[in-house]
Amino acid sequence: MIELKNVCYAYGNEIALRYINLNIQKGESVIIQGPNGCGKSTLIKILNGIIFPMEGSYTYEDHEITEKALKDSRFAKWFHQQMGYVFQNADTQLFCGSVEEEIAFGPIQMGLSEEKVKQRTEDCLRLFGIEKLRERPPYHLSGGEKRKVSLACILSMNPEVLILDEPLAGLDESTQKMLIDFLKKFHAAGKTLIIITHNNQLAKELGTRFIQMNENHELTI
Ligand SMILES: Nc1ncnc2c1ncn2[C@@H]1O[C@H](COP(=O)(O)OP(=O)(O)OP(=O)(O)O)[C@@H](O)[C@H]1O
Repeated sequence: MIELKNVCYAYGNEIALRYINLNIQKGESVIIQGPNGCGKSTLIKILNGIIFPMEGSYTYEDHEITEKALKDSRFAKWFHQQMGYVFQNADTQLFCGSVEEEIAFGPIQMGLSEEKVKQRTEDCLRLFGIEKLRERPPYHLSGGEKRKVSLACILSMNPEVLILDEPLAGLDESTQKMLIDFLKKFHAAGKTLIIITHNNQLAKELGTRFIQMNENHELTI
């Protein structure tokens, strides 16, 4: 499903990824771990088509993901619906006037009927217990509330692959438990999970495969 071949990336002179080779099959739950600055977030930005390999290639479902390929708006729309990415910093993801609009935005962009949009929005509000926040502007919410809203926004699009960067950060205990239960169900439904985490307990509970990166910006497993 996902294939990286000899992928390299650098920010100016700062090397972030060195010759990464990685295959991920549909339905895997992949945990990515490694020291600060080793390149985990960069790898995830490549998987999500935010940045592109400087050397090597990235293929998703037999389509090479390049800047040029994503200029085709139909292809880009399909790709971004397949791949749900929850940012570590929720502020970069929230831009609508109310929580309800924010969650409905993805399903509307997908061209779903008004009824389906409403249903998905309600399901996601309920899933995260944030019904009472529905009319609030997202930028006035607390950090944990913002995180719940940004997760709800991605899940409302029902992606095939869910990419999460430290998913439990900033969430209270009951929300963490709810999210772990949800992710287990998501995985049991045959979907693919890719998770960056330093949380070994979470890694153990959810991972079916463990990928380690080192300080030299390489994959070691
Ligand atoms: N925008 C940028 N400009 C310059 N260098 C960057 C930029 N973003 C990341 N880097 C550098 O690229 C390397 C990889 O960064 P990346 O954020 O991918 O690491 P990470 O493994 O996700 O780290 P962390 O665990 O601390 O979140 C680091 O050396 C970092 O300093």
